[in-house]
Amino acid sequence: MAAQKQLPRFVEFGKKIIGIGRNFSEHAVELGNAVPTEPVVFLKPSTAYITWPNPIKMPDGASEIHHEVELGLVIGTDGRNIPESAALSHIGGYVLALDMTDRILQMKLKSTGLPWALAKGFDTSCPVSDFIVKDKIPDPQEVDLWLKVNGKMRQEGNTKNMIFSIAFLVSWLSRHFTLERGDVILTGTPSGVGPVKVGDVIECGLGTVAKMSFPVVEGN
Ligand SMILES: O=C(O)/C=C/C(=O)CC(=O)C(=O)O
Ligand SMILES: [Mg+2]
Repeated sequence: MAAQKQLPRFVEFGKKIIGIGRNFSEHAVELGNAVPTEPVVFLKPSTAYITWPNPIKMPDGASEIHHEVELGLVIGTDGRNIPESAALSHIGGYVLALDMTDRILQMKLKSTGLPWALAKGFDTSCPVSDFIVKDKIPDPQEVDLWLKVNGKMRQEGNTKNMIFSIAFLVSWLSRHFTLERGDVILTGTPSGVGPVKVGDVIECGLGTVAKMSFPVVEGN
């Protein structure tokens, strides 16, 4: 466990933020997409990270940003071509994460077949909790996800309903690029995503293991 305990400052040396999209079928369908047969992958820059008490800043010109609550995997040990059987041993711990998304911009980009980077990567688009040691989540495939806006429940799901399992995702991603200690993999959001506006407060959690809260403010 000593190696995992060196990770709490991973945000400062965090490397890639790897997003998995459409990993819950009800969410894929709510946005009018087919259920994927292979993982859908995007990257966010590390400048997207924020931690409490910093606010989520509405990007300039954005008309609709959406909340997406997700389980984040923190890679503890570098790996390339990781077999599925060894995948969980490369996870050093977890974070509760928000994959904030400029949905209107994403829809525009999608309609012309362009990548989602600008819609997913704005500053403050990846609020994360404190690092969660691995022991606190004995089965990452059995974790409740929930999210409220201004006290009203918007998203409720469980990681058991993922289309692609966590072990599969770590293994599959590592066949495409090296996973490095400090990388965070956002594993996808359950249904119920929706817009937030300036003045709203987002509260979310991983069952009772982790909870966080972020206000939404004007950008700059
Ligand atoms: O395909 C879309 O319209 C949108 C997909 C996402 O934003 C995917 C995710 O980030 C997710 O499922 O968590
Ligand atoms: Mg997402």
